[in-house]
Amino acid sequence: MERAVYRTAGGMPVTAVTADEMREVDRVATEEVGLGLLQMMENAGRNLASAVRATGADGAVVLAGDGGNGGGGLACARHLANRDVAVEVVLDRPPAALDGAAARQHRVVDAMGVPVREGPAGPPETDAVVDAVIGYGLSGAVRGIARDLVEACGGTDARVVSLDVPSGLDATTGESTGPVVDPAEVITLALPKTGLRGVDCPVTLADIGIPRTVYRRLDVPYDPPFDDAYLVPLERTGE
Ligand SMILES: NC(=O)C1=CN([C@@H]2O[C@H](COP(=O)(O)OP(=O)(O)OC[C@H]3O[C@@H](n4cnc5c(N)ncnc54)[C@H](O)[C@@H]3O)[C@@H](O)[C@H]2O)[C@@H](O)CC1
Ligand SMILES: [K+]
Repeated sequence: MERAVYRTAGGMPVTAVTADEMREVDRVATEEVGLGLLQMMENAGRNLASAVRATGADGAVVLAGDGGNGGGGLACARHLANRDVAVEVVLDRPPAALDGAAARQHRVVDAMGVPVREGPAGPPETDAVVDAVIGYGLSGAVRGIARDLVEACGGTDARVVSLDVPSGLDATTGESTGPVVDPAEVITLALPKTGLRGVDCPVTLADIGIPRTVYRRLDVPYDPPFDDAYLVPLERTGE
């Protein structure tokens, strides 16, 4: 199977992976190689914040869920606030209901005084919206307050930047059975997801520090595409 559907500006092919393959990459990285989830999430949040700042935004609203995607969004909120971007976080649940890494990230932004509230939100009035509601962990049509957050992205004039995949999009198939975010840019982590194939906006690859041995162990073709950068724009190859 010809797997690469992307290449870098320098012409290097970049393999696209399904949600299950990316889950395996995460599992091997953490369980076999010893990379911490919070380490990867820190890189995700930092690089996402860097992409948001590159748009010149003075203000940002981060829409976040409770999984790894939301945790990356909350880490991004911290990096933005550290650089005096006016940040607000809107969650798909009460802050006290967050769990795991997302709860850990929330504790820090809360201590910093970053405003955090539960949605639903109207269309955010700000410069940039970070869509970190759901990533490759989507199951079925987006429900509940997460659905309100996804729909709010459709009514805003702000530049919407999605983390990993647009929330509501199946990361493997690119299909959606409910509302889906239509972003201005996707910052996808480690490798592009096969479901991004039909997404009609620029896709940028962010380095989260996964070493080559992880891909080798899984037989995923991989040449490190980052060189001196942590964010690399991808071009579609047209298969
Ligand atoms: N190594 C990596 O690849 C890393 C991945 N990270 C991020 O973590 C994501 C994967 O994390 P998870 O596996 O926790 O999954 P996600 O964060 O993608 O999704 C899980 C969350 O979505 C909610 N959800 C799922 N389907 C829903 C629906 N239909 N309606 C409403 N809510 C729904 C779940 O309740 C849960 O809160 C990736 O997409 C990526 O963005 C980062 O945290 C950094 C590390
Ligand atoms: K997302």
